[in-house]
Formats: sequence, C-alpha cells, structure tokens
Amino acid sequence: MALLGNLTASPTAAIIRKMRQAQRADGPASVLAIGTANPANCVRQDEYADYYFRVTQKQHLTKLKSKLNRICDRSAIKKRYFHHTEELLQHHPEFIDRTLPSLDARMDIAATAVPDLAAAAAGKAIAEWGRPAADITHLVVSTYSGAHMPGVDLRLASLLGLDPSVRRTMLYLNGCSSGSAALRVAKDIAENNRGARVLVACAELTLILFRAPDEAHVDTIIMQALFGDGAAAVIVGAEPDASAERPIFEMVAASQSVIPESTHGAVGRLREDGLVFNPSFEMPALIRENIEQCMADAVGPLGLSGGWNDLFWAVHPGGRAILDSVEAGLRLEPKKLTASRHVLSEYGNMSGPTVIFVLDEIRRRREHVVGRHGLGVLLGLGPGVTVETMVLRA
Ligand SMILES: CC(=O)CC(=O)SCCNC(=O)CCNC(=O)[C@H](O)C(C)(C)COP(=O)(O)OP(=O)(O)OC[C@H]1O[C@@H](n2cnc3c(N)ncnc32)[C@H](O)[C@@H]1OP(=O)(O)O
Repeated sequence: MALLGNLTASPTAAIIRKMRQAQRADGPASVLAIGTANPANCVRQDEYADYYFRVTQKQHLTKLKSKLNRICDRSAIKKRYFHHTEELLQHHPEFIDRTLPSLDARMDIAATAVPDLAAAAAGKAIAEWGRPAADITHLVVSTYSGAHMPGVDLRLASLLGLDPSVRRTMLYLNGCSSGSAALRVAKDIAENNRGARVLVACAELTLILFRAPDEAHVDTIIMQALFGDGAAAVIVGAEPDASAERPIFEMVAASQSVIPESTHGAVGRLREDGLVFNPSFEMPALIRENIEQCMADAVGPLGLSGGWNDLFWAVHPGGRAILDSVEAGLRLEPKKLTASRHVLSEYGNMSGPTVIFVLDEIRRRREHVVGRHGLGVLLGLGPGVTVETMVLRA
C-alpha cells in the first residue's frame, strides 16, 4: 500500500497519467458511416411455406405446413434473403436430414460466404465514410455463422485491404444482440484510443440453422419463418475530422442488462446438425413485463426515464410479437417503431446485423423520426435474455 502511495505521488505516475490522457479521445464516439448487404436469393414470405416444404421434401406434413402458412401470414414479414438456394440444398441432403451430421459442411460454406457478405456491407460503409480502408485501425466482427481460426475477421481484413496492423476482435455466438454488443465494443475502443477508426461488421447466414420441419420440434418452423441472411457494417470514431467525416449519430452511453430469471428465454446450442436455437413462448411476455425497468436502469442516469415517446427508437425486430411487446411495455406511439417494422418486413430477423439496418433506416427517415432533442435508443435483444442499450444523439 505504502509502495503504491509512493508510486502514485512519483513523477512516473504523473507521466503515466499524462500518457493515458493523451491516449484517450476527447468526447464521445460517433457513427461515421453505415453499409448493409444481403445475398441475392430472395424468397417472398407468402410463398415461403410452399418453398420450404418442397425443398425439404416434407409436403406430406400438411398440418405443419398450414401452421407455417398461418405464422408467415401473421409475421409482418414480406420477404427475406438467403445465401442458400434450392440448388445448394439439393447438393447437401445432410442440411435437411436431422440424423446426418452437417456441421462440417455448414462451416465450410460459412468460411468464405460470411466474410464475402460482410465485405459487401463494409465496402459500402467505407465508400460512404470517404477515407481509405487502410485508415481503419480496429476491426470488430460478430457472427454466429462460423467458428474458424483464424476467423472471419482476418479474411475480411484481407478482402478489404486493411492494414496488417489493424487490431481485430471477434465476437462469436452472441445471438441477436451481437450487433449492439459490437457497437458498444467499438465505442469503448474509439473513446480510449485517440484517432482510432473502428470498423464493425456483423454477418449472418441462416444456413447454420436451416433444417427440415419436424412434428416433434415445432419451434423449428418458428425459426424458419422469421430468420433471414444479411450483413451490416459501421465505421465508428471519436473527434471526427470536420473536413472529411460526417457524423450520423453520437454514441452517448452504452449499457447491458439481463432480464431476471429469463435464461430459458432464448437458448442456442451448436450441435452436429448445426445451430439449434429455441426461442421460448414466453419471450414476448418477458420483454413486455421487464423492458420499462431495463430502460429506466439504462437511461435513468441521463435523466431520460419515462418520456419514452420523446426519443427515437432503433429496436431489434426479433419478431412481430417482440416489437409489439416493446411497444406495449413502453407505451410507445405506433409510429415510434416504424423503422424496426420496416426492416422486419423487408428482411426478416437477420439476428445481429438487423439493428444496424434499423439505424440505417432511421437516418434515412431522419426528419420524420428524430424528435426535438435528437435523442434516441438503440435496443438489442439477445440470449440471456440480454438487453443491450445505447443512447444515441442524431
Ligand atoms: C431475444 C433474442 O435472442 C433475439 C431474437 O430475436 S430470438 C427470436 C425472437 N423472436 C421470437 O421469439 C418470435 C416471437 N413471436 C412472434 O413474433 C409471433 O409469435 C410469430 C410471428 C412467430 C407468430 O405470430 P402469431 O401467429 O400472431 O402468434 P401466435 O398465435 O402466438 O403463434 C402462432 C403459432 O406458433 C406457435 N408459437 C409461437 N411462438 C412459439 C415458440 N417460441 N415456440 C414454438 N411455437 C411457437 C404458437 O403456439 C401458435 O401455434 P398454434 O397455431 O398451433 O396455436
């Protein structure tokens, strides 16, 4: 203790303190550019049940097919995009037959398809940012569609021509809150490393969880009805260069919490037959009953509690019932979730990247969405049930 006391008072401590101050940026990080991408194969939701039961050769399960038709009809989704095509599935019977191991084949496809899709989104973000890719200092990548070493991050860095010194961080299997988690990590990096420019890239392919319908596992059709493929990228940095960079959202504060006693709410396991994800029936109710307390805890210290309709909202559209629950739990006017509902309708639930698509949609609708104070909340929901909150200023 005495030694520490001496060190604190020593000239060395003063030098270290000064060095640390110089390392940190002044002011919060901002979103400087956004890019998104989807694979080419588009399937309309009103045709999905026909398509899915045909490609899985389960046309005889007529009751289950009618149920999927009903769910699709009430899903508030119009269309979704997939990397996998009918042709690809024909070449891989193991993706359809649950008794066959298929993890190796799924991983082999993901090894190149995930970084390719991430690169398509990142390329758009870098073009909008306007600076050379080599100016990116840090890379944060999230996915549930792969488990490789080296990972998606290294292949993505090479595809984009990033500098070999770029500092990479991989987030695997963070589920639907991974986009928000990656943005939180990027904010911390940007604010603690003066001059840092962080590229966040999130990419997901539902091929990892594609499987045939089964009467013994009814929740399979819930996943098949809601999830789609997509990638989103964001450039994050503090102290924007006014001559070259145009900040879109200031990242004011970020936090994470877990809904009490909700570990059964959204459970995933990577198995020999791919990722098995089970969203519980109770998830919409868990969110409806707990979301206001989670928001009060997250934004209370900023004096923003209660006036939920004064903020703009970028909420992860996990499903129609999830958005209905957030709307009811916070007593939001219906227009507050227009951007989230639009993204759900156009793309389905793409897991981590989805909330970044919503952010992109909000900046497009800016005049209609952003209120007087310009303040809003990015809300990620994931397994845990985890609630990731980021307060933004447009
Ligand atoms: C938290 C995270 O990790 C992040 C995520 O994003 S994970 C995914 C989160 N999303 C969800 O959990 C989906 C939430 N649910 C929904 O959006 C809606 O229920 C839906 C669009 C799937 C269907 O809408 P709906 O038809 O109006 O709902 P509802 O009447 O309740 O359900 C339709 C049928 O699906 C079944 N069903 C609903 N949720 C189910 C579930 N989690 N598991 C199994 N079956 C389910 C119902 O039992 C019902 O079956 P019957 O027709 O035989 O009665």
